[in-house]
Amino acid sequence: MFPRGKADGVAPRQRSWLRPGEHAIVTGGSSGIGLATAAALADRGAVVSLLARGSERLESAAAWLRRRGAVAVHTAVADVTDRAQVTRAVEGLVRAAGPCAVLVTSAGQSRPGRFLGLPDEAFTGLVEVDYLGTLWPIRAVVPQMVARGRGTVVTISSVAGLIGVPGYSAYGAAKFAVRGLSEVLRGELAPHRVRVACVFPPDVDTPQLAAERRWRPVETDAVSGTIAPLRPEVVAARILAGVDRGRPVICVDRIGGLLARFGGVLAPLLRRYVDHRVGGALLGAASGVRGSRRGAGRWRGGAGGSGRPARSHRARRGERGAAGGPRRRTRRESV
Ligand SMILES: NC(=O)C1=CN([C@@H]2O[C@H](COP(=O)(O)OP(=O)(O)OC[C@H]3O[C@@H](n4cnc5c(N)ncnc54)[C@H](OP(=O)(O)O)[C@@H]3O)[C@@H](O)[C@H]2O)C=CC1
Ligand SMILES: CCCCCCCCCCCCCCCC(=O)[C@@H](N)CO
Repeated sequence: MFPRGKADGVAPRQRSWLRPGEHAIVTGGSSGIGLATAAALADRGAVVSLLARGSERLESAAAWLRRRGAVAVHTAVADVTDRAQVTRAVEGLVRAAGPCAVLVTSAGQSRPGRFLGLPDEAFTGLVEVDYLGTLWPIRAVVPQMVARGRGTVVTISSVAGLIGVPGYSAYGAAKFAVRGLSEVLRGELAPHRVRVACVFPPDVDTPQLAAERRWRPVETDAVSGTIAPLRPEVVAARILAGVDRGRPVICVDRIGGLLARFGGVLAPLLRRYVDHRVGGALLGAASGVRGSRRGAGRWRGGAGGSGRPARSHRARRGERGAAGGPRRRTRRESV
């Protein structure tokens, strides 16, 4: 999708996107991937600004960065869903620390759940925080970046923004939007020498991951459980390495890399994989309660152990929509 090489729109390899003393703003910088990325930027001599809602977490994050040797750390309290607040906060940070050379938009939230179990507010809320909460900070810094002919914007999508992961209808759609915005902006801003990169992490061991566990349906775990959660420091190091290489798409693990490059071609295979994992998970959950053997035949398919139900079974499942396993689960929905 984004082949390497200059001719394909990948910027030349360079480290100079961040010079010591330059100003990097990190939304969601008080925790998780944002804080780890702020630390990595500070290690390279950047003046870092953290932006988030909670002032206490912001201050303790800033204190931690200072203790580990950051040259200068600024903080701003703002809700990224509020355009006016974000603009004011960014203006204040720029007055204090200079023009923004690097923006990392890591503020975000997730709310997994089955589509029918999710409240409407999950959909509107995640578009606000994950999509608009990415857009507003970008809108606040890009005019100055374009005017200066210099700047780097790093957005955080997710592997759930590359492929449809069951359980992430609200979250995944917002993360797909982040990816779409990033791809359009890359092309538009490249002539102004403003670089845009979008990051696609799998599960990362952060407070957000811990918080979403209580909502995650079994089938989401079954699909994403393939990949062990990464540490935020690892993600941060790979983000910087990706920007060093001028990558517009930054994957932090092998599977993400595979999906970003060949997701389109692999789509039929992926759907089979997803159906297999979802089927297995729902069956597991059902047999735990009912010990259903009939279900086993239906979801596991016939001989061959391909994990794919035989054609007649698939046809029957198709007829009945998401019947069988899924329907039996409704009363025990976790959302
Ligand atoms: N952890 C994971 O498994 C993965 C995470 N991601 C994405 O990475 C990004 C960072 O996630 P992660 O580090 O795990 O999350 P954390 O929960 O660790 O940190 C989230 C940060 O965002 C801030 N934040 C949340 N809502 C708002 C808001 N409305 N306005 C301003 N700041 C806000 C939080 O501070 P406060 O609450 O005080 O505002 C906090 O600083 C998110 O976009 C997430 O979707 C992508 C793939 C995997
Ligand atoms: C042939 C190739 C095999 C394909 C395997 C597919 C594996 C898909 C993994 C999906 C992981 C989704 C993680 C979302 C993380 C996230 O954003 C949330 N944790 C945020 O809180």
